[in-house]
Amino acid sequence: MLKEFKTLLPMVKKYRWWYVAGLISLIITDAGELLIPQMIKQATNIIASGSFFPAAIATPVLIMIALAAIVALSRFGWRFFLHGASRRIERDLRDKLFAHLLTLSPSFYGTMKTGDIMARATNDMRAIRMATGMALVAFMDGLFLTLAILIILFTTNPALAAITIIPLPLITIIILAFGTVIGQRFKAVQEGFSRLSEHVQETLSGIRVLKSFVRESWAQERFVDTSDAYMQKNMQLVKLWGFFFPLIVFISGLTSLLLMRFGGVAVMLGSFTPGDFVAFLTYLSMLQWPVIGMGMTVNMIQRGAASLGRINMILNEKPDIVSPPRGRTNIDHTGIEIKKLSFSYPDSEIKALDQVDLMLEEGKTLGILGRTGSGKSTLVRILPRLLDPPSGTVFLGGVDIREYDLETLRNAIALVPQDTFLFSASVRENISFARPEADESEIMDAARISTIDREIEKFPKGWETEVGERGLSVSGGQKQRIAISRAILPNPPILIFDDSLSAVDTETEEKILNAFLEHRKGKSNILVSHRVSTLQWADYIVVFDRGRIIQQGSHTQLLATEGLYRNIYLLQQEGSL
Ligand SMILES: Nc1ncnc2c1ncn2[C@@H]1O[C@H](COP(=O)(O)OP(=O)(O)OP(=O)(O)O)[C@@H](O)[C@H]1O
Repeated sequence: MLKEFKTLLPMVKKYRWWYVAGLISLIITDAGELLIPQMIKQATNIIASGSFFPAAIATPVLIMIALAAIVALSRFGWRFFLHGASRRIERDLRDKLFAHLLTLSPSFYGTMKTGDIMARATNDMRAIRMATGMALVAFMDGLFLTLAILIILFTTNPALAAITIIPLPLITIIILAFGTVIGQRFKAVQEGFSRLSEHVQETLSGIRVLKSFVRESWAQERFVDTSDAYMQKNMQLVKLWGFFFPLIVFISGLTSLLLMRFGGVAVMLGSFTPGDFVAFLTYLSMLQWPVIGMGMTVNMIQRGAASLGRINMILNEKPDIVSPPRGRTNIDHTGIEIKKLSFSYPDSEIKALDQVDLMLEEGKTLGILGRTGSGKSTLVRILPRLLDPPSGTVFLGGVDIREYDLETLRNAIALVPQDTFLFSASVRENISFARPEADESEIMDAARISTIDREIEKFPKGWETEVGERGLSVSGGQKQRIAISRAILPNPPILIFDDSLSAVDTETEEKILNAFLEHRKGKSNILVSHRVSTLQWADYIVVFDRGRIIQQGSHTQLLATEGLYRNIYLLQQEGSL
């Protein structure tokens, strides 16, 4: 369990002085609290002596007030420093997690749900904060106060101390027995919360589909089930903790009972002063908190370990696509060559690509046509290594793409994916995303090429209009054209459109492609499409079927040959009549 905390060691080290200051303040608080019963003892003895007058107890009372003031100050101190340290550790861990998430390959996001990641980044972080802050307070309090009180009790009256603390070992046994189960139940609670987050995230992402199929009641039922399961898991924890906590209070209360019986007799016999009795009772009741605190420490450490385990699972995840050590940072030319490339997705027996051979000379435009599921997207995702090809199959500038520094490779290849995504930012920021330093005219040019400039000017706040999740709902075609502008702006050596004009009418498509190819003169492009109208502009076209290239040639050559390209062309011609 404790090995999970290894992740936090560097952070704890970083904030060690916060901990030192916090622990010193905590010890001052505890010491002040320990002295107060001594003053109560003096006051009680004065009162019990029978010669009571207010001035006689002025000294212990004034000292008590001073001690209370010191305790209040030092209590502020430990709260400030220890909570400060745990909040900082939480922030650092969250930053580390986020930075790590950015390094992970797309395949990781294919297996782990966004809602689950969100839950780990928020809810689990809270449990870790408790383990690095309050747990330490409870533990130190427990250790210091218990030891100090035991020493005071034994020096005051060893026999009575030995009798009254009899129930305490029982508490240790209970804490140890419950600790692990609490950890397990807490892990189940956190997992339940992950399910809940996944559910909300997925429902909100698919809200339009849900509404169009009028399936709100289905979503609600599923949510109620998940929410109920989460509540049940919480209740299992509540029941256990609810039983554990009062049991400890009850057992530690037995110490006072034993004092009443044996201490009471000692007072009657005169071997124990009333002041000693009251102080003893106060110390015994003070002992309750550290003992409970120890129990809480176990609980918080168990919860923290369970949550850290869930965070460590992500932190231990290695990106499966990484830059080679000392990867090449210069690309001699941007010709692409693919040799006998076969590719299957993990856990899939289907060959998404099967023995593909292909050439794209620098400065040319390649068109790719194929039925759905024929491997087009797989091929274009392989080029910037969003998927990893086997070595010796894909070359850029005569060098295996796996030998390039990943940043160099990805800077050279811009991909406009099928499912376009806009960030919650202004249109201007979205377009200049890859080159935030781009000037006004470059942004305008990029938007003009994809024919979106005039439409942007008509948006409520023009170029400053916010789009993306929280912003203006733009049409599918507008979204695609903003995404195209974003890829055009840095003018990379190779630009790939993966069916990026599918939501645009053929007339607009023609305008965009004319301006685009004019702008891209001397650079390489790949146009993936289901539409022959898009591909006719390419210098060379390949036709995919079930992962293989079944036809290739220029638009005119392919039209003159019997085959899929011509068939699709004829069908699309008919469709447009
Ligand atoms: N992440 C994935 N995991 C497993 N199999 C996948 C994954 N993505 C695609 N495939 C499979 O790989 C094959 C090729 O898919 P790909 O997306 O490359 O086709 P495509 O030609 O781009 O299709 P479309 O025109 O519909 O976009 C298909 O059989 C598909 O089911």
